Amino acid sequence: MTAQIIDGKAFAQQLRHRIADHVERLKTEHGLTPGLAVVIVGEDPASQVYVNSKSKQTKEVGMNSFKYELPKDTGEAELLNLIDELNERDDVNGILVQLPVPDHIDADKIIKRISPAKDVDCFTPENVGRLAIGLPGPVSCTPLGSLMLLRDQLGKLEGMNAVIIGRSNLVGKPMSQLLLRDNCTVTVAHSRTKDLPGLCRTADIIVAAVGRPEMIKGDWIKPGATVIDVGINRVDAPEKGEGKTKLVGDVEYAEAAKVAGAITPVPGGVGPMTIACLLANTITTTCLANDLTPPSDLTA
Ligand SMILES: Nc1nc(=O)c2c([nH]1)NC[C@@H]1CN(c3ccc(C(=O)N[C@@H](CCC(=O)O)C(=O)O)cc3)C=[N+]21
Repeated sequence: MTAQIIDGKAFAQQLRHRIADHVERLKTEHGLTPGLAVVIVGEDPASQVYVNSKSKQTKEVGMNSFKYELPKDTGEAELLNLIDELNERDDVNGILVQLPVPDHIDADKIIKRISPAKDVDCFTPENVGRLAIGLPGPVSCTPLGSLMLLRDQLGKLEGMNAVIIGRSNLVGKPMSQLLLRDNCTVTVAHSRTKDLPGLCRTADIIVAAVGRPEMIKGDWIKPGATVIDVGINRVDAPEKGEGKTKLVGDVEYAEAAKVAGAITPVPGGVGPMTIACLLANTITTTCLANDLTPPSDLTA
């Protein structure tokens, strides 16, 4: 048996088409053009690549994109002022400050300053709480994208055993909330978990979000299970030539693909969904700010 490969790149493209339709409707029926502001501090090349692709996709779906590239020595107060300004602007419906920020800036303080109504990452305490109790609002992008792929693959998730590996605020915790809401039996594993391989073998759904290259081994996977690999790790690839690198996930892909029912590849799996869901959240916040019901196909 060999696993079905879950094509996150293709799914994300379809999702962006639906988002473009919603943007068009907001424009023609309500005179609204959603706008997303992306702020990056410093010149980390990987961050720049992500931010550029976010801006490009924002424009492609017909939204306004506002990009702020600030020098790495930008002061915390200056960044807070920019956020205040963006919070006030009617043409900005979403604000994303690319993480990580330089060490002299307190990321928690920055996140807290973003208006929850424009917090398209779902990082603010208000929105984390709303997600936990099931109120409408933006939903953490990577977990939302992962959930969409799981529902598309499996239909109803009810009653399934889901093991999430990793308990971060960005992925593991919000993912557990979403899978609980879909009536899975959820276990969140972490670095102190006993017998992780044995626990994984009980899982119908595995979500790997630890940030360690190929840590989850093929023989930890129950035959037929669905595997969502959130990890994006850049590693050396001497087989491609001296000094070359490649991206791998948190799952030992080649071995896992022999036993799993379905698996997301890296790249081309969850990553593209994360960006598409950022755009989905911008539609959601635009609707909520204008007393419109957010489209049900763009949220959890
Ligand atoms: N405020 C904030 N929100 C974020 O959502 C956020 C952030 N900061 N900081 C950095 C991380 C990382 N992240 C990724 C999104 C898409 C891909 C993605 O599309 N990856 C491609 C591969 C891209 C490549 O080749 O490098 C893929 O998996 O196919 C990767 C990583 C969002 N992040």
